[in-house]
Amino acid sequence: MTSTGGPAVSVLGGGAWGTALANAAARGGHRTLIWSRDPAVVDEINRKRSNERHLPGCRIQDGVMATAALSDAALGGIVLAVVPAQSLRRVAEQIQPLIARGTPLVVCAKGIERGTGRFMTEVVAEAAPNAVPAILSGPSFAADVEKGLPTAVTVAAADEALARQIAEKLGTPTFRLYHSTDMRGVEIGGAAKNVLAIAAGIVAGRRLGASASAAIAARGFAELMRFGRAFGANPETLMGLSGLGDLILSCSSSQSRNFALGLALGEGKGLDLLSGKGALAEGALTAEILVEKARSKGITMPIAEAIDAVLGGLIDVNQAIAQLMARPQRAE
Ligand SMILES: NC(=O)C1=CN([C@@H]2O[C@H](COP(=O)(O)OP(=O)(O)OC[C@H]3O[C@@H](n4cnc5c(N)ncnc54)[C@H](O)[C@@H]3O)[C@@H](O)[C@H]2O)C=CC1
Ligand SMILES: O=C(CO)COP(=O)(O)O
Repeated sequence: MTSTGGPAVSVLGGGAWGTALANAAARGGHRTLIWSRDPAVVDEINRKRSNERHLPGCRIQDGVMATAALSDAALGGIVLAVVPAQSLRRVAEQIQPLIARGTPLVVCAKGIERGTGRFMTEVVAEAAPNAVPAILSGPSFAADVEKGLPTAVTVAAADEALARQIAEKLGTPTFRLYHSTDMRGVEIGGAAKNVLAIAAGIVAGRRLGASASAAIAARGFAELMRFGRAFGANPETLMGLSGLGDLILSCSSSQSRNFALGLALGEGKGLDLLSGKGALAEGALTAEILVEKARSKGITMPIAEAIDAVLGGLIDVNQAIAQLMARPQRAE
């Protein structure tokens, strides 16, 4: 409990990642409250101690409760924002009048806001100025973290002491948090890797071979680095967990929803995959704005551009591959 009587940790969003993070926090001994807009999820977590729709098979820890009242979640000592990137502003606006000045609001979503081009911590700064923005990202499938399989991620805040405090609080023996002050680097790593994971999935779905998979990941990483540098990220951050680390994970496993989307496209499935209520593939929502931001800085991102063009229906997968292979020869 905090001095205000609120939970030690609040989680906004009762999806896969929110549920896994809430359970991890509770395993670390913290009373944790999940806020979900879906009353059925709140009820299932509180009564059945499960969240079958979002994280099948998980058992909700004793220290976790759920609520439909955002005002209760706003009392958390640390508040984690675990809704999709495009919903972050709406949720941040909702919590702004309820949250005490200075409360850390740690974004755990991976994306860039469409329309505005804002990075995740910029959205928080604009929409919830009472809160102190922070960002958590790195290689971490919700199902793995939930099973207690070990991984490491990075949490960044402008104030190093705060980043360290959050890392200490959320860390467990199987969920290791590094801390950083490079918010921009951490949020770019998470957003860009999702787009590149779609490309890696296409390569796998088209059965282009292991060599092509390695080449697309390496050239994708070069694009991520170029973009990050241009937007003020520290290259060392991008070579860490929330850049290279997450790219390796998401470009190599069909457990990644972004990779799985690419896989399906590579196997010849149509773009109607993108309509309807399928699994959340953040990269499909980030590709266009990522490319737009890159162009605004004069950066070329041929793989991300090809994914944007495929998702926009401008070219098909075969044309995208041909275009990438036909690019003028250049120095690495
Ligand atoms: N699932 C995973 O393994 C990981 C996911 N992430 C990131 O976490 C974010 C969330 O992903 P998941 O939890 O997997 O998605 P999910 O689809 O399982 O859950 C999203 C949740 O957000 C809620 N939501 C959506 N819009 C909302 C709104 N306007 N107001 C309130 N609630 C809203 C939904 O009801 C749902 O409960 C994404 O940005 C994703 O990239 C990051 C690391 C791992
Ligand atoms: O971000 C993730 C792992 O670090 C989850 O990846 P997907 O969103 O592609 O499933």
